[in-house]
Amino acid sequence: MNWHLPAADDTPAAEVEREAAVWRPLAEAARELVDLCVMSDVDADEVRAAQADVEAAVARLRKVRRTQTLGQQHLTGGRRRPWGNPVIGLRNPIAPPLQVVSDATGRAETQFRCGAAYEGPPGLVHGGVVSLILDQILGHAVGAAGRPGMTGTLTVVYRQGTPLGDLRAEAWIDREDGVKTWAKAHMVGPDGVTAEAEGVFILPRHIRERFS
Ligand SMILES: CC(C)(COP(=O)(O)OP(=O)(O)OC[C@H]1O[C@@H](n2cnc3c(N)ncnc32)[C@H](O)[C@@H]1OP(=O)(O)O)[C@@H](O)C(=O)NCCC(=O)NCCSC(=O)Cc1ccccc1
Repeated sequence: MNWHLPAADDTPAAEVEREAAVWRPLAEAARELVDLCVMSDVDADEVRAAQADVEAAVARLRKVRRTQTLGQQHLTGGRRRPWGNPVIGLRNPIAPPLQVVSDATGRAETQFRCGAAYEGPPGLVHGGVVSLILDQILGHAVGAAGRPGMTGTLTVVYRQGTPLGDLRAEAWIDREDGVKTWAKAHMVGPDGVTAEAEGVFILPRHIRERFS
């Protein structure tokens, strides 16, 4: 049984690209700002001057605030524009962001970089961030196979510390049983697999019932 959810967002592709071209550079600048908040070593006067600049930018953006989140507007029935997602969202400075490649067999893969803003133990990626990324790529695997769902149970085994820097993650479908889909994933650093995950994904009953 597969569920191919319709996309709720029918905005023309050219309009989507125009909006992306406006918002992507802001998020990229904000990502560098986040990195420099933890990595810059300028003197106190420079820090205070930068703070004033940031506050001026915040005052501009605050002029008009959305009434719905990006997910509420664009993801209610599909996954066309996950721009606010904290792992892949092009408008979200918290997101590294990951570019995930997936196929209908339920395989998903991504290469990405985790900088100093994601540090947990010295020089290593925070375990919660590792888990966040693995959960996300597991979601891509099940979604690509037509078995989208919410994570019901997520199990993560940390094999070795995940060093900050260039990383890779892969996910694949393991098995299906009725409404449940099990997928597995791992993260790979320069010294091999750093963490493994298994997730059980379930499309919530109220959505399943729309398809039955
Ligand atoms: C949807 C569900 C997990 C299950 O509700 P319902 O549909 O009403 O379940 P129902 O009672 O009809 O049972 C059906 C079958 O499932 C079984 N089963 C039930 N529960 C569990 C379980 N926990 N774990 C394992 N199995 C469970 C149950 O025994 C039964 O099995 P059976 O057929 O008898 O063999 C609900 O509890 C929920 O929404 N939880 C919050 C989820 C949430 O917030 N997740 C985090 C946000 S998602 C995210 O961030 C990741 C992401 C990122 C990007 C992209 C995509 C994803």
